[in-house]
Amino acid sequence: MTGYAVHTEGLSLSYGDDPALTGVDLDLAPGRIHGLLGRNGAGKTTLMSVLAALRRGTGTVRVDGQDPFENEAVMEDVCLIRESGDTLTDERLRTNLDFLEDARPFFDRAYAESLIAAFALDLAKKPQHLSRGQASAFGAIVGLASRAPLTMFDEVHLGMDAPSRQRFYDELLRDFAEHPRTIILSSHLISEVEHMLETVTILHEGHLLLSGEADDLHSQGATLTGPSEVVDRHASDLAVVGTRDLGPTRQVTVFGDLDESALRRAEHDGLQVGAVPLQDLFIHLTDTQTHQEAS
Ligand SMILES: Nc1ncnc2c1ncn2[C@@H]1O[C@H](COP(=O)(O)OP(=O)(O)OP(=O)(O)O)[C@@H](O)[C@H]1O
Repeated sequence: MTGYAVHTEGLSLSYGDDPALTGVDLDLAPGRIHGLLGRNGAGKTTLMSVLAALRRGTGTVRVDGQDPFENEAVMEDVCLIRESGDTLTDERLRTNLDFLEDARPFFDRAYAESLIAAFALDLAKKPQHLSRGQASAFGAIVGLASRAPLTMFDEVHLGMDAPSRQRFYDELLRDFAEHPRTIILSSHLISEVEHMLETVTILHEGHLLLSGEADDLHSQGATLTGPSEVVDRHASDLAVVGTRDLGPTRQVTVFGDLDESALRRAEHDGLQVGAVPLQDLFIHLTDTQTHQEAS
């Protein structure tokens, strides 16, 4: 099992008169970990709800080549875990696992129970009686152990403390390596998740801003660090999107179609050329877009 491909074409969805998604054309390859990023209200949850057939938009939606809406065969293989955990809140965890064993073809109960022990949860408790972080952890466990060919985690880590989040990320990578499937991960904690993401999709105000390989996105930005006057000389022809000074040392963040030879010349003159964190690129891209719309 390598997971399901996702394809949308002209996908739009409005809540009343308010558009949440507008003409989204998206292709996500099977068997990879995709990051879905966007500011508050960008449309991430709405998009994942459509892929999970919880909502229906207009346009084309294909999961594994099929329309997921009212399609039971696809729906049992698509798992969306939201912050709420998406579990039976008034049934004990043990009963939740019974239900999942019936409902999810690839569910691994032994794995779920080992994770429940690792997260120190009590099988006899009901999700509604768990703390916020424990309920999130149980949602994450359900998402992992379901091993659904399309698994979506929508801010599932909210509420989990830092060690629990780290455990979730480690477990996701470990289990994904053994059981490849399509994962869509939506998170505002970009610096925590960026090492896991193979592709990045950014939604902005319901529109697709970009979607592509994480490495390609990274190569669009760089930092130059060194003595102020040398940095300024090299940055003068580049699009500078941020500047930090520490005494005589300056660091600028440049972004755009970077000229490789210009970066090599900067290195030759003793400047350090570094990678830009995905979070900085994300802030720059969504800021630029907002300013372009305003002007
Ligand atoms: N049930 C709803 N009824 C009306 N409007 C909604 C509903 N759910 C979402 N919206 C609106 O649709 C837009 C997209 O919301 P959505 O929840 O998909 O964004 P998001 O990217 O997941 O945001 P966040 O990062 O804040 O969770 C927002 O403007 C939101 O106000």
